Amino acid sequence: MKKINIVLFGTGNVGSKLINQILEAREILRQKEGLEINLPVIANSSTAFFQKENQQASWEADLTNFGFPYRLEDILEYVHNEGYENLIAVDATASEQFVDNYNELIHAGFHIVAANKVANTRSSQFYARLRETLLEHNKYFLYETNVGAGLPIVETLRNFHRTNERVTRVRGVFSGSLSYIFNTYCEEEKTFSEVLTEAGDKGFTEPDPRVDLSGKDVARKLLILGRELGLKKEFEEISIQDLVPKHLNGQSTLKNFHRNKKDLDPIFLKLKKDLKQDEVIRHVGELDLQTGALDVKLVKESRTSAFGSLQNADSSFEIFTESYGKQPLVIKGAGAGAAVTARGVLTDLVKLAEKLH
Ligand SMILES: NC(=O)c1ccc[n+]([C@@H]2O[C@H](COP(=O)([O-])OP(=O)(O)OC[C@H]3O[C@@H](n4cnc5c(N)ncnc54)[C@H](OP(=O)(O)O)[C@@H]3O)[C@@H](O)[C@H]2O)c1
Ligand SMILES: N[C@@H](CCO)C(=O)O
Repeated sequence: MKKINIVLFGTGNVGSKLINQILEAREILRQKEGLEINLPVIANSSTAFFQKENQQASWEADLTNFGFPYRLEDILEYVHNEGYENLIAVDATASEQFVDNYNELIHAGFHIVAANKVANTRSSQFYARLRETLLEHNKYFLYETNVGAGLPIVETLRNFHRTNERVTRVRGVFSGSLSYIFNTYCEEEKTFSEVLTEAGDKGFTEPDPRVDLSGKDVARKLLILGRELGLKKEFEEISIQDLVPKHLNGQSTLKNFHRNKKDLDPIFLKLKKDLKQDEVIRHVGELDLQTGALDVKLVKESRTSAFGSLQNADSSFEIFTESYGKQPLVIKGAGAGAAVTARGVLTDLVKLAEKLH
């Protein structure tokens, strides 16, 4: 039986679903894949819980009652002393800083699976250096959920690139959060701030919803796909329509944003009132591989168009390539949500395990 040992960083929406999916799938994975998934350490930003004999259904209470403040070194020392092999660090945080630990984790023998998009959207220099370090240490880095949550977008584009299929353009509703927000706002008689709160409660938005509204999350996804296709671009080169008014932006606290998010209501009400009867608002990203332009913006779409008819938190990606010609390959489905994202992370874990001895 092959065994992988996972240290999970982040026990929020995605991380907690992942733990439960691993516990539920454990027996099936043993029987069908000959794979034993061990999860000896789970950690949030302040607390870690070590469980030599695997996590139990009571993991949440265990983390609260028996977890303790930790430093990364404590975890590295523990897994080293226990002699765990096939170590995988899962980054289910949204942290800008946590990514600084990747280097140390790789040196300590970890492969990495990330839902967090930050590592792939820092400078080109960081991006290249991370890949060099992985190569030097013979370690893998999987991040399918960086784009489209559980949808197979990254792998599809990587396969095109590897096989010399020329991708000319990718256009889509990249954000599951903003899809839910605009699909709901255009259909229902609710204020924009009410819909935004609802999206957060359902686990669709980023922990700080301004990361979605500012266009940053979609811009990150465009950059990740562009780089996957060999495009040399920096985040600062992306053209982004920012939907957050200046007084509520990242310079002020998240608390201040939530306290004043009603200020968004008149802005979006005007946009809604300006629509023709058959129109809806959609948030789209576009990556033009011929010009190298990356663009994030709001558009008006006819209700019956491919993007206009999207529902819930669905994303839709149109991938134009040489062989597909004028009819793009379309990948569509839930683009956000803890369950689909955690399943995508679990899929990355199983794929990574296949590569290990
Ligand atoms: N939700 C989705 O639909 C979706 C889809 C695709 C990708 N993602 C990505 O998945 C990631 C997690 O999203 P989420 O919705 O699960 O966020 P979340 O509910 O806010 O959970 C984030 C978790 O990360 C922990 N954390 C923060 N900084 C940390 C650090 N330095 N070290 C260890 N743990 C840390 C937090 O701990 P505290 O509670 O102690 O702060 C919390 O447990 C994000 O990067 C997001 O972009 C999400
Ligand atoms: N905020 C993200 C969640 C998935 O990364 C989205 O809207 O797609």
